[in-house]
Amino acid sequence: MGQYNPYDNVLKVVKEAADILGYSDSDIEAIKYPERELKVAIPVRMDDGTTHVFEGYRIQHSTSRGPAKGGIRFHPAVNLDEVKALAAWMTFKCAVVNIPYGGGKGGVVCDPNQLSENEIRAITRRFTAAIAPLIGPDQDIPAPDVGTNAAVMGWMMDTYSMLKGHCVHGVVTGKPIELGGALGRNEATGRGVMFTTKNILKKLGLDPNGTTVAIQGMGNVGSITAKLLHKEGMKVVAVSDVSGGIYNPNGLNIPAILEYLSKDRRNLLSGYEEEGMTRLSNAELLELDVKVLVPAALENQINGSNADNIKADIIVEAANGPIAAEADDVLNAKGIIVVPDILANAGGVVVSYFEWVQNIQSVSWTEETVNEKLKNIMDPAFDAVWNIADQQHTTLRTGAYLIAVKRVVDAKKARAIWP
Ligand SMILES: NC(=O)C1=CN([C@@H]2O[C@H](COP(=O)(O)OP(=O)(O)OC[C@H]3O[C@@H](n4cnc5c(N)ncnc54)[C@H](O)[C@@H]3O)[C@@H](O)[C@H]2O)C=CC1
Ligand SMILES: O=C(O)CCC(=O)C(=O)O
Repeated sequence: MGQYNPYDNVLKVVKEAADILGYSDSDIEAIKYPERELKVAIPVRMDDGTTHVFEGYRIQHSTSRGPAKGGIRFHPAVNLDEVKALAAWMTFKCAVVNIPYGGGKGGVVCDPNQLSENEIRAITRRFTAAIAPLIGPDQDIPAPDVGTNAAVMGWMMDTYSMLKGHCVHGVVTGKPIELGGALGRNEATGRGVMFTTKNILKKLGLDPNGTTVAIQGMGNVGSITAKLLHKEGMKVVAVSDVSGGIYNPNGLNIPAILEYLSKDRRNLLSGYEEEGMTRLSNAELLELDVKVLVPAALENQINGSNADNIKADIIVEAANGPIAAEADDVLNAKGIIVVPDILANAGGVVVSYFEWVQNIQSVSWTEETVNEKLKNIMDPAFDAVWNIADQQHTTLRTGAYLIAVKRVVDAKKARAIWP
């Protein structure tokens, strides 16, 4: 087992799809290289009076199909290869759901759980100023990812607007509603995961009612997924966060868990109790015997060391890159169906697109309209991936990349990017 490099994982999957599509190495050469990689130093005066310099990145993998689009991650493990991979996944995610964007991603090496709100705001402002030459509504539009949220997007929008001398709503998405944020964006990724889960269950002739689910990660994506799957009648038996997991074979009390976590941003599951539950590690959660496993935390959670122990029948990738390429073949051989990240978690960027469209036109849609439009993109995208995978006898991941890589290469060819 070599050292995990998420960007190599992306290239491997792209190559597999390109081979099936009959592309030469030359056709996909340009896709292998991010268009722009910016590394910045972010000096911040901390609450205790000392100065700390944080490291940040913004990477634009592709702008062939439109402006770069993708989140900003605040996490201690952020690094160049991770941000490159996350940016590339955005390119293929936007392509598979056919919204007019390329892919980008950014991150700052920091641990928001160890920082005060003042320190997080200071990092955000300085980082935004440092990447300002690259971003803008027509160039590159950040959004929330791990460790960031609507408040951080509001500070980014304010900093960028101050630099421009006027209010620029469309520079980021996932903003507070008062600043032009879209109704439904906060729930959009989890809602897309819910639509996708229902779609795969339907294809397999399974009834969601009572179907067991385990969810790793209880942040924005994991918690909304838990809420919506629970609402759909599924039995969420295990959830986890960075502090570990909890398990109840009769189904956890999801509304009570969500209420507990929402009371304070620093609340963790390690402080939560309910009757009938037991504690388990993140590694144990992944290996539970459930129908559906939803990894909704970080990359590389299922890899060569644990793939053979996975017992779920279906994995819906709510996180980006939770399954390393080396694990895909093992899961496939075991007959485990994987709904890939670039499809399953695309709901967030789809509603970000809706937010940007509303900002540009200075209009606002109801939450009902947003949710309906989201479904109208997610369901056909799922069917398209399912159908191509069926026709080509591939996994759903390869199917998704067959659609996405073709769209990106077609755009490059139409622009004559190869002179
Ligand atoms: N926020 C969004 O709209 C989108 C997020 N994603 C992806 O979904 C995943 C989760 O993102 P968010 O929910 O936004 O982040 P978040 O910061 O809101 O939540 C992350 C969750 O993962 C947990 N976690 C962190 N390290 C962990 C570890 N080592 N083991 C287990 N759990 C751990 C945290 O405790 C937290 O519960 C990421 O892969 C992200 O890239 C994908 C599409 C859109
Ligand atoms: O909403 C967006 O623009 C991007 C969200 C994101 O970072 C992702 O889909 O991984």
